[in-house]
Amino acid sequence: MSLEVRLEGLTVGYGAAPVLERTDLVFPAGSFTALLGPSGCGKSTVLNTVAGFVRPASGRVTAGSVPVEGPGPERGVVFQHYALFPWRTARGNVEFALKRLGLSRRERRERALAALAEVGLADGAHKYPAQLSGGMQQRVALARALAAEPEVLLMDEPFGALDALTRGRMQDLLRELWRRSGTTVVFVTHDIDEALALAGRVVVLGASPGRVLADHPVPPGPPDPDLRALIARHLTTT
Ligand SMILES: Nc1ncnc2c1ncn2[C@@H]1O[C@H](COP(=O)(O)OP(=O)(O)OP(=O)(O)O)[C@@H](O)[C@H]1O
Repeated sequence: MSLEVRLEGLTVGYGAAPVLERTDLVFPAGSFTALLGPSGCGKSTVLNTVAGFVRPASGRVTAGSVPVEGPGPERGVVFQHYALFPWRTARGNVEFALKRLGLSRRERRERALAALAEVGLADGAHKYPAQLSGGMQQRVALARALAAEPEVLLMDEPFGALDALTRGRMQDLLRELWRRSGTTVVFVTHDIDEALALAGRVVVLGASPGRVLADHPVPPGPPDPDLRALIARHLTTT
């Protein structure tokens, strides 16, 4: 299940100058989009506004034509820092995130175990975060987001803190999970190669104020060096 996400005339700021100004963007239901851009251009702001953590100054965000007015379980979020409770096991962390869904204790447990199995952590369900590697902790964070069966998955540099090998494995896992679930994914990254490996579309944002500079479909198959060079050029001219 998936929802279309639509940003219309979105202006967002934290102080005097807007970070995003009159930005329009549509993430079609079931699409996988990477957001690239220089540091500070507003990538996280786009994500946090869709998540409902940040209120726009003007314009609107809809998820499946329903206006976003705050966080909701149909929009899952995964950050770079996993933010797991150290005193709860992997299963406990996932179960806790399901509390607001009004499920029974048994349903929460079953869903948490199923989500942990989906990310390859069935054996680690009883472990505490301190007993898990960075990659495993990020799997728990992914399971926590997936267990609520979100229709939109918002990911803010989720693999940025992982070593190259673990990162590659997590990218493969995410692609596979996306293929199976068909969730709408918006993925913020600094890394062109990660964007091209994962997404079906790359949107480049420019800074001051943030706006869409380029919007490229990514053809399936091995990464296209010409497209890579073109996107790299957009990034250096921002
Ligand atoms: N909570 C906040 N309060 C004040 N200013 C903020 C807040 N969050 C972000 N900003 C500012 O808004 C601008 C955009 O930040 P944002 O985090 O969206 O950019 P980004 O493209 O995700 O950056 P990075 O790639 O470095 O993570 C920056 O100038 C940042 O300092």
